[in-house]
Amino acid sequence: MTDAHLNLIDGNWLPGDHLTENRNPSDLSDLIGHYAAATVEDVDRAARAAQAALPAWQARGPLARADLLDRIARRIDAEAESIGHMLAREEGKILSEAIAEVRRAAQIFRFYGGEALRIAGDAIASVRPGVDIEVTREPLGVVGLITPWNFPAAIPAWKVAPALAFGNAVLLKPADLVPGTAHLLARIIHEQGCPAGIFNLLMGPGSVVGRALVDHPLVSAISFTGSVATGRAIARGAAEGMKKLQLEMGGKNPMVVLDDADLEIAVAACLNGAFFSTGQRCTASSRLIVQAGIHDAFVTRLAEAMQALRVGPALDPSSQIGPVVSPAQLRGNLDYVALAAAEGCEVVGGSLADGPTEGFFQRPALFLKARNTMRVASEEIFGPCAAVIRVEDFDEALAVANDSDYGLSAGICTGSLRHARAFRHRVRAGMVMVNLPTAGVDFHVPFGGTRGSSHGSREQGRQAVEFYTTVKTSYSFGG
Ligand SMILES: NC(=O)C1=CN([C@@H]2O[C@H](COP(=O)(O)OP(=O)(O)OC[C@H]3O[C@@H](n4cnc5c(N)ncnc54)[C@H](OP(=O)(O)O)[C@@H]3O)[C@@H](O)[C@H]2O)C=CC1
Ligand SMILES: O=C(O)CCC(=O)C(=O)O
Repeated sequence: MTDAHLNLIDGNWLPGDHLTENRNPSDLSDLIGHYAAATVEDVDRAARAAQAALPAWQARGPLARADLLDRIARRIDAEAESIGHMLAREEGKILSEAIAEVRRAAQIFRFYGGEALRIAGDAIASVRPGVDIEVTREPLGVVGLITPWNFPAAIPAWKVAPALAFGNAVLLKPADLVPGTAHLLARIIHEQGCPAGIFNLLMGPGSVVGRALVDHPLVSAISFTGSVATGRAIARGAAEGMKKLQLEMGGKNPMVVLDDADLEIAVAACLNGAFFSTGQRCTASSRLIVQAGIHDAFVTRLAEAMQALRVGPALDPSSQIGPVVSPAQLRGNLDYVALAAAEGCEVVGGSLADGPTEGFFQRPALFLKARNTMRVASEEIFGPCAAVIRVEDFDEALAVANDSDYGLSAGICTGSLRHARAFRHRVRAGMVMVNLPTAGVDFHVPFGGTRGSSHGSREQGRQAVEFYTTVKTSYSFGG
């Protein structure tokens, strides 16, 4: 097959055992390419190559790693339009968002290039005379990175960049729905001089390739983003192998709108947070918790703005909402729309939308008159759907916001400093937004949540060093 895109193992492009088709969810007649699925033996070959390459890589020191990450960042920036085109084509994110995501990936590599030079330790006085103590950070070794389909550039970047910055070797398994963007990033990382074996791309199904990463004895840590069910399965496997583990999973993120909110700001924040990127963000505002006094005006304005959103192909510059990523995800979304009506909600939108091409187009949906106990208000849908829950006051809003199995992002729209402050302190979430959408985070600060949303130490920002290094305590006696 002439257009086969291969796995990168020990610096060589290798074919795996079969090819999978990558198709455009905006236009099913558009075959993007064929991508090689790695085998369990490929994972083993990559893990051994990674382990063998580590000593030379670590001996090169932080400046070489910083320079490499900086070159990668510059190349990603230079190719942002074409990589963004691939991302929009395979994932369905509209082109402007896709290019912005690729630029964010470049910023992440640049940021961790700087962090490579800032790895710090501690010198601590010993309780014993004549003894010195140093606490230093060391790489983990070979790390397995398993990424989802909804951020095909940014999430691989925010795992790969700190892993390399802090001296590890990487086995990256991207989601099977979006191998194209990962393949372009892998080519850049390889061409910019990452040593053979230090960065390996292993495409293919999670049930085979992802699982083999988790099971491999040379892999010392796993960082995963995806569903709770897969996260739990990985946690069991990682515990068996005593691996360090970081899981970023779902959300059912509350956005509270109080009576004293600026209506324009609240509608804009909820429109963005709930529906942009087709709602396929773990930080999406999927529960809109609205105080009684502003409820009707807010719902009217938000429904108008939602219905005016143009749903269409990701590469059409007039589209504001791209397609759903896959038929399985679309079926799930439509089932939740039907469930919302069955649970007693008044449903606005949510039906299939016509497009100029055959794709997975769905109108965004509001589930009005929802209660927090309904399944549509408590289960992650991961589509362009938001439940609206009416509450009487701030205390009820906070209680509803906190009544969830998840705790990733939480927002409040209010003009009251007192309520904003109380919410920031009392909401149970890893990220809090005041008068901002719950989704759309900065690239240089920690990302993650509490309860069912996250497990292990934080991703992104300076805190990523916690996961990608281990601590060594050295005692020395000078006599
Ligand atoms: N928190 C988030 O950001 C995300 C949450 N989700 C949630 O998950 C739902 C389903 O999406 P889906 O893509 O199936 O998510 P998964 O959790 O199945 O996939 C995430 C990643 O894990 C891999 N994987 C799957 N099974 C295993 C396994 N047994 N061992 C190791 N790795 C594995 C996948 O590979 P492969 O692609 O080959 O299956 C993919 O790379 C969505 O509807 C949404 O609710 C989805 C994506 C992101
Ligand atoms: O909201 C964002 O910017 C990031 C969201 C995210 O990482 C996710 O949905 O997986």
